[in-house]
Amino acid sequence: MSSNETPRGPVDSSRVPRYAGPATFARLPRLDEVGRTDIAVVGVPFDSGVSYRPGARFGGNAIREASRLLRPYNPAQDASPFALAQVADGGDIAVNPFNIEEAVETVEAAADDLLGTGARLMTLGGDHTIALPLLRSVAKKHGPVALLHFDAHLDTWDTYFGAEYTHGTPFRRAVEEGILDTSALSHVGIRGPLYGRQDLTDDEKMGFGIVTSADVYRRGADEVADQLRQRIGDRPLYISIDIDCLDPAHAPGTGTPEAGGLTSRELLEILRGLASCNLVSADLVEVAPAYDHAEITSIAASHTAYELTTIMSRQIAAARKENEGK
Ligand SMILES: N=C(N)NCCCC(=O)O
Ligand SMILES: [Zn+2]
Ligand SMILES: [Zn+2]
Repeated sequence: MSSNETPRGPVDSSRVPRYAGPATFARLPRLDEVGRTDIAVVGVPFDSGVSYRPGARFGGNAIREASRLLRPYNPAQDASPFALAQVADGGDIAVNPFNIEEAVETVEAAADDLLGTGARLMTLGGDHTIALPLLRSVAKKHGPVALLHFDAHLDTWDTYFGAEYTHGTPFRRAVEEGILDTSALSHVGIRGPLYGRQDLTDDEKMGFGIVTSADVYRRGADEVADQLRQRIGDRPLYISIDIDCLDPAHAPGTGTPEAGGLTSRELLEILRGLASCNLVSADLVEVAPAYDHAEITSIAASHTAYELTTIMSRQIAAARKENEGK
């Protein structure tokens, strides 16, 4: 979008009832309807990397359905994200469900194409395996990025059944590949049983800091966000959100649920506290609608993606304004 073009926003829900028509994220136009976009919301229907319950391949479409109720103004960030920048639904990346290596390559190539147009990505999973190719692509563009990872799980394990590319291993691979800025790596929401104490030692050696779910409860969202912001500074930031960072009461529809998690309010508030960070792209993974009830999980996910796209669109608008002033 050039500076004098008005973004094409969502379908007007006062004219077309929100439950009518095919679902795109937040009822936004499809990418092929707008030509190019500042932020592409893209689905990755892939869940062949899971260690327990399958079903996250259906996550993206469940989030799109639940996002019909999102409205154009975000009071928590005092912004109308879809007016500040063009946001469009880029549809799904078609990946091979029978070949994880090939799927990982396909996601990386599709992300390269989208990032190459100048767009930022808001990816809807899919299982957590897809974070690796997305990070590879982002690092090609920005160099090693800061990573903020919301999850019950570390996802820095080595292999499962000898497989290197799984939903429990993306961030170890990313550190090995040198695509993360190891001075700014954080997990938030960690809890639950591990295989052994060594999991934590390995994770720390890779450079990760941990904010447990109990830390968030004790210290509060604002203090946690302040600490994270300081660690991230002005580095290019990638946020990866596994919906199982939330308590199963807030997100039952997921494949490896763990008790004692964040509330959706805590997650949204931490994200809002990071609005000044340089968020270059994000993913939201592990929504498995077959285990959901009354769209609890996909509604939480749709609001989470809304906060993330709001952060990105505010930054795009601010950068555009600064350029115009030059
Ligand atoms: N990324 C998610 N959701 N889970 C990883 C859990 C891996 C395990 O079963 O040990
Ligand atoms: Zn997880
Ligand atoms: Zn995960």
